[in-house]
Amino acid sequence: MKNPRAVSAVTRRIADQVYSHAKEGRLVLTLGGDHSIAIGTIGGTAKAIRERLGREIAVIWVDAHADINTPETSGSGNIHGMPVAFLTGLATEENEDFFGWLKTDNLISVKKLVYIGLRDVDPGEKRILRENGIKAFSMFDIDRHGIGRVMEMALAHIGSDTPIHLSFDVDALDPMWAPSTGTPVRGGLTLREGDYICECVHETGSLVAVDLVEVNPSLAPANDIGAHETVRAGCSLVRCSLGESLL
Ligand SMILES: NC(=[NH2+])NCCC[C@H](N)C(=O)O
Ligand SMILES: [Mn+2]
Repeated sequence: MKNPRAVSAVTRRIADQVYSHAKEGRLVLTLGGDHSIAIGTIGGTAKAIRERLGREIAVIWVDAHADINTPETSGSGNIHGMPVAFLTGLATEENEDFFGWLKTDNLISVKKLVYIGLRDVDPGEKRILRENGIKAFSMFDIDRHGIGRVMEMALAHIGSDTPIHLSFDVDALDPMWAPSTGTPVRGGLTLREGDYICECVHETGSLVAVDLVEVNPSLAPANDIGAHETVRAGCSLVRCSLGESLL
């Protein structure tokens, strides 16, 4: 793992902050930053919603990548490729300085996790998804059924009246819409498909937290409009998740 001490310490503080807001019943919006921050945001809401409502949260993870490598399966050692493994308990560490601060209260169930937009999944991750029966809608499924039907199926899997944490990686969008991100992958969602996902999740009335991550304006050539476009796309996604509608 690269920089485990720093990432563990930062995500622990994020978890405390998100927990304290979600515990009061506030919807928590977190802007990132790489996707490792979801260890903190989801860890925080999972615990707060258990205490406040006695419920387990569902997570809708919109991303080109599954981010479910364990430290053992990861080829890069980047923790932003591992947050879901830590959050589901598939990766565990005893040491408090290496994510050992995550307790059962912070964890989520693989049954209440749904992926949308996948198209770059490592071999070890494919095995993890299969072995744990994790629901995943790749770009193939979106091409086949359309985003409308995919959202129906994703929300049906979660079940109605379940508190939802939406974790949206801007790299789920095609680089045409969001080029300024660390690990862009071609063949992604259109901006409208991304907005639609957020609109549908808002419409459930069950949203408790939103992450919008991997927006990195520094990753664009000077004088390029890519950084501006990426920020603009991110703002659109956030507004839709907060209830802005076209009419
Ligand atoms: N949040 C992200 N950008 N994740 C990309 C992960 C890429 C690759 N699967 C890895 O584990 O290194
Ligand atoms: Mn990600």
